[in-house]
Amino acid sequence: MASHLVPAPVALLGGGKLAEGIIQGLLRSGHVRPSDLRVTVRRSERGEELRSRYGVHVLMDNPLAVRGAALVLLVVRQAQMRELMALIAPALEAGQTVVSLSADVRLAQLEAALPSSVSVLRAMPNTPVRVGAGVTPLTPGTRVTETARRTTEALFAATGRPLWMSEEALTVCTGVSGTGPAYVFRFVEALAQAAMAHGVDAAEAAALARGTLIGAAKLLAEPDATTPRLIAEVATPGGITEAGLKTLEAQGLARIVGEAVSVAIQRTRERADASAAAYVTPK
Ligand SMILES: NC(=O)C1=CN([C@@H]2O[C@H](COP(=O)(O)OP(=O)(O)OC[C@H]3O[C@@H](n4cnc5c(N)ncnc54)[C@H](OP(=O)(O)O)[C@@H]3O)[C@@H](O)[C@H]2O)C=CC1
Ligand SMILES: O=C(O)[C@@H]1CCC=N1
Repeated sequence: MASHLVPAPVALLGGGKLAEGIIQGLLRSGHVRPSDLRVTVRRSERGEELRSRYGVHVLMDNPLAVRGAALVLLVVRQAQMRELMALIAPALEAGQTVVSLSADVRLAQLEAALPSSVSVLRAMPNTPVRVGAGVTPLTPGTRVTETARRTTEALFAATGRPLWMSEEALTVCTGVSGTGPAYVFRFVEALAQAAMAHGVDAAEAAALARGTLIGAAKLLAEPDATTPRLIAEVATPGGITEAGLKTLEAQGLARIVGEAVSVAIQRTRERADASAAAYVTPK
């Protein structure tokens, strides 16, 4: 076990869906032991679920959870972030690292709400972190130490691929890779619905669509895979796939995907603006 790669203990504040995925990804990586992880919840039944599934430390006390933590991850929703930061701010020790996974609270608000002696970063993982295949854009705050960078990168390297970028680029990624798994799963549903429309029964349609996505993803994961080559392997010139692809393009596939991504980015910005406005202290 190479536990030196990821710092310990890691405190995940907010044991919801994303936090559970990260716990699963970290444990399957072999770089983290259950005893290295502290998770906070606000409902004891949820705590019992996480404890029995993963053997992690579960707490209901956020300030206690951050004490001595090598890395603190904020994994609550936007509406809960301000209260959570106010709770932990007095408990944070100089030199600690806090990484916000919130899609819609900006660094400016995070740094204003947390002590200046801690390193603050943002991360935007996606759900494949659960199987070690996440892509996670990372953005450092204005007062981040080299150690904080390294430990944050190590954590997200254990669950897939970390990528450093600007905060503006991270916002764009929220609408591309953060949301992206849902778009892909919706495409699988549409493929199954199309099969059913042609008389395939529901179970077979689901198996065909799902199997096609999983198989295609494995081809894409091969070294040196490129999408033009993979498409050319399927589409015989003048043949059947080509006819289907032409229809996808004629019906505006690229435009539809582009619009979904633009709307998601816009929604991210609007929510971040609303959050920033709520953080302004009245004079
Ligand atoms: N899901 C995703 O794919 C992604 C999510 N994100 C971001 O991650 C964050 C969490 O999202 P997600 O996991 O989907 O949401 P969830 O609602 O599943 O998780 C949030 C969890 O935090 C718990 N919680 C709230 N307040 C506290 C508190 N004070 N102390 C301890 N626990 C608390 C909630 O408890 P309760 O169960 O009682 O409500 C809930 O379980 C969001 O900010 C989102 O923007 C970012 C990238 C991808
Ligand atoms: O849908 C959401 O708001 C979050 C952010 C990216 C993925 N899930």
